[in-house]
Amino acid sequence: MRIAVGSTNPVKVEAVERTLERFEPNVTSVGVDSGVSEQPRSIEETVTGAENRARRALSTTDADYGVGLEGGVARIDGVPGLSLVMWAAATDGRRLERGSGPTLRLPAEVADRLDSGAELGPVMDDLLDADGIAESEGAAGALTGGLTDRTQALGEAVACAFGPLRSAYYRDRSDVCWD
Ligand SMILES: O=P(O)(O)OP(=O)(O)OP(=O)(O)OC[C@H]1O[C@@H](n2cnc3c(O)ncnc32)[C@H](O)[C@@H]1O
Ligand SMILES: [Mg+2]
Repeated sequence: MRIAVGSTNPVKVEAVERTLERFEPNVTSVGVDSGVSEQPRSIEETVTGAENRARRALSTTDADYGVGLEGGVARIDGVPGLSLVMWAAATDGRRLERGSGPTLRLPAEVADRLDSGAELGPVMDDLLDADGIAESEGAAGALTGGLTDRTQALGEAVACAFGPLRSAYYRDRSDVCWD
């Protein structure tokens, strides 16, 4: 099984490799334009970024599947301030499915900087005096004391988007999401 991931961030590539390990995939990393802002600021924009990455990754390679992952921030009903969200899309060129990873409330100090126009990755690096946290444990790791991390969190989104393309549930059913 050949899978193209629409990103060169090693955390995203690893999330796909680990989650889909049972398929022994051959995973290619391809830098594509997400078609949305560097820092998506709504669920809708985050999902669109994931969809664009998945479609573009597939169309620029000869892989069997394209997977796109996008991180964003959004206001969630009932949760104060801003939250970190992450969405995945997966396509086989006919169907496209979407699924998300966990949601994490961001501290006010982080949310304030994002509201001023900053990107989450650099903000986390600055506050934690780190370098490239978005390519390692991520905010998900730093803010949970390591109970999860960005690879694991993105992996759940991959499972929720890619899984439906393989699930027996959808075989011979008409309520699938055609691209
Ligand atoms: O190369 P790409 O694929 O773009 O990888 P990225 O790390 O920039 O990831 P996204 O574009 O999907 O994420 C949008 C922004 O949110 C940041 N971000 C998302 N999740 C994060 C996390 O867990 N920790 C730190 N920054 C995160 C990320 O660094 C970007 O600034
Ligand atoms: Mg990015």
